[in-house]
Amino acid sequence: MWTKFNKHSSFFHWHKSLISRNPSIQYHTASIERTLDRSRLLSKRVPSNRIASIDPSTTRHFSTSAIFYRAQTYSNRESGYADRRARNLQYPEELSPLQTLARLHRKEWDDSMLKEHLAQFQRNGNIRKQCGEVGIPPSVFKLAVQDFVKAVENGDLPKCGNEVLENAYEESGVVRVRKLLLSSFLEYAQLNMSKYMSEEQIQTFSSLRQISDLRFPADWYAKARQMNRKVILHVGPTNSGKTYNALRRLESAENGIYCGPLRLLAHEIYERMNAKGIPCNLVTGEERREISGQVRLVSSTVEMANMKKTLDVAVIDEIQMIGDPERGWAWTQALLGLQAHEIHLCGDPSVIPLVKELCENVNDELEIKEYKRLSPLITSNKSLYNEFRHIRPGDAVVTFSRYQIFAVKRMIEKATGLQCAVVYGGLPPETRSQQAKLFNDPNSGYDVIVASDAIGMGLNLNVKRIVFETVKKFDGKSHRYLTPSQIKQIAGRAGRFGTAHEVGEVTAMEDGDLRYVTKALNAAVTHIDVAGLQPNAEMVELFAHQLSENVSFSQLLQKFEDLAQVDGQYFLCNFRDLKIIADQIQPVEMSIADRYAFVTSPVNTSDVLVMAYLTKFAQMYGKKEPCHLESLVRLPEQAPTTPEVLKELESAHRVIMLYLWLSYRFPDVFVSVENAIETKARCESLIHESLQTIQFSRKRTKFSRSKTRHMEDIALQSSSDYGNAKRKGFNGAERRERRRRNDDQQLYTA
Ligand SMILES: Nc1ncnc2c1ncn2[C@@H]1O[C@H](COP(=O)(O)OP(=O)(O)OP(=O)(O)O)[C@@H](O)[C@H]1O
Repeated sequence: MWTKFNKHSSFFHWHKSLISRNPSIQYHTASIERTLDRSRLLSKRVPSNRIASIDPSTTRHFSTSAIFYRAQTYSNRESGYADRRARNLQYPEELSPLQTLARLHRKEWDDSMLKEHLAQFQRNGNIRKQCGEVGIPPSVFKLAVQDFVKAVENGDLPKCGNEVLENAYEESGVVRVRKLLLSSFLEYAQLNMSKYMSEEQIQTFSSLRQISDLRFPADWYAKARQMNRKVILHVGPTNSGKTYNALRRLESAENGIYCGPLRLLAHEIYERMNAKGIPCNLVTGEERREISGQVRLVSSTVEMANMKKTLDVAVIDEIQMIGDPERGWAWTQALLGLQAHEIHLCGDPSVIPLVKELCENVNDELEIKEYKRLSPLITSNKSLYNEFRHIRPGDAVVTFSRYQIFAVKRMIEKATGLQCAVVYGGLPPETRSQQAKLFNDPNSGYDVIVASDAIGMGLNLNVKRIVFETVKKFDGKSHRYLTPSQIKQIAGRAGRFGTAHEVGEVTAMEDGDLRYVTKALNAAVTHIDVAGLQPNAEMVELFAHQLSENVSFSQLLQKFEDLAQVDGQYFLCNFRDLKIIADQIQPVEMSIADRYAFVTSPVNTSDVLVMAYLTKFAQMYGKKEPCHLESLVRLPEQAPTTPEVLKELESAHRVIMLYLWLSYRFPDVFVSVENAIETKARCESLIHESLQTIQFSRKRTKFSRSKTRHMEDIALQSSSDYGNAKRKGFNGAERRERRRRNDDQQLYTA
């Protein structure tokens, strides 16, 4: 239905006709609710005097059009007309639009309403999910809800009889009715469980519930619980010296670990420590470097943190990522599980309440150290009036999507004659670091950097001024404004303490964007109140053994997700990518533990080439055939000259990284590590070279096309599941959404 809502179709007329056909109030309200939600309108209000002054016969049209224009304003700011109309439709404080609508449209309760509510309840995916969360699996839900509906209709359940529901509706509307139905249904299902399940099934169900019980993650780390740990939380804005102080403590420790969010950061700390004469090893998912002799420290990516060793000091960087929907579990694991006497957490103040709670729960002593920015950050009162000629040396221009980055680079170079380095999530971390070095070096000839939000983390840049070319980022569905915390993180990169530019400046290309940036920088902190969790391999294995049904691995993960119980401070991390990979490699025979290792491999599921190679690698693993990278990946002889071809080389780099990641888990199959390391270095050098010479053109060259086809062919043709992969993974909206996540995910790939 919502596909109709695009700029080519008239949402207003569509909605108007919908109303004129007199649809149900619930349906209408739910539609409006979704419109409101989509457009972040819930905080807007309709003036009561306006409502009062409107002829009741037109109120529906008024409300709908009000919402339409608001929705249009948000989804299409370019539309001045919509903007003007929207400005005239202000909402009062006392009544939310939904309440207003509900009251305006409230219909008399009758039997047809009861039927409609029950039918909606039965179909509602959220209700099914909520029931799954409290232990009623979807198969049982389906049966139980049918009986429940009959029982309500027959008046067998006095707690939610027609009269009770009518009263609830009169008092508080649809939401209250839904709540009442849900609580009655839960009670009904609990009491009648034996009707839908055999004794044995109930037994299995209970043990599945037990295995997927993630309510007490602190208990998973018994040794850490026996220690008297002290947690020191360093919080402050970017460039305030949090990490500097935590690392000073690590340097003086007898032994310790640094856990960072990116390979890039783990490398930086590894190099910094060794340069200072403090022996330090490196452990990331794809690489191990061991220093000979007595080694005191380890620098690692957070997922790879060693939970088994007793340590003096641990530093966990960017602790606010504990709330990351995909990777949050790794920070939770490190915080709860590290056996360190002293744990230093560095991050922004949004985590203070959550860390306090978590430490209280496990009886860890907590000290909070708050920091202030070391150098001033000034927000300019003038934009660049949309003219690239105002860009000057030391600027970092922030924009999103590779296409836009290269377009902006070209325009700046044309308008100013300055050369631009580029940084975006899709580039290998090593290349990002090289580009940063070029920009930092005053003699390199690269005076400006054009970057995505990938500059927000892990790079030391001598930026004088951050220029937002846009403050919106495509999230797969629409262009959404960056959150205040994203703006703060990016803007904070200007004026790094101890560099040539000690006073940072922030501006935007356009006035409107600059206003938004200014507001975002002054916005209050939004707290992160939940920490991510992910089951470990043993839990998944146990779960699989307990599950008598023959289900695919993605279905198994889905069941785990449905049944898992988490406590209020936690959430279960997203299984979405895990399920995509699981479907992709389902035909390959392997143990549950190995399969889980494959599905948790750090791949970007939106990258077609990487996914195809992952399938190929899984097949070779299934056959226990040695897998030689050199026979699968061939790089071009020359550096690509267009962004499109460069992108393919970036994918090739990700394939090599995946190979290396697998080589540490399955060394008997993924044997050509040396070759992979050498190919990786060559790939990086080609990418680097390509960035110096790249031409902005949308056409692909014949040569590179054939090279890429060669790589794709090897991986894809041999994959019997390719058709399936295409259907499941790389079509339409799904594909677009994954592409959207490309940049972000690369930023976080450890
Ligand atoms: N006391 C200090 N003496 C010398 N240099 C310092 C001091 N404190 C911080 N710095 C330097 O200032 C810069 C910013 O510090 P740091 O990276 O610790 O900040 P941060 O708050 O962790 O910021 P971010 O979140 O951006 O990493 C670094 O280059 C660091 O070396």
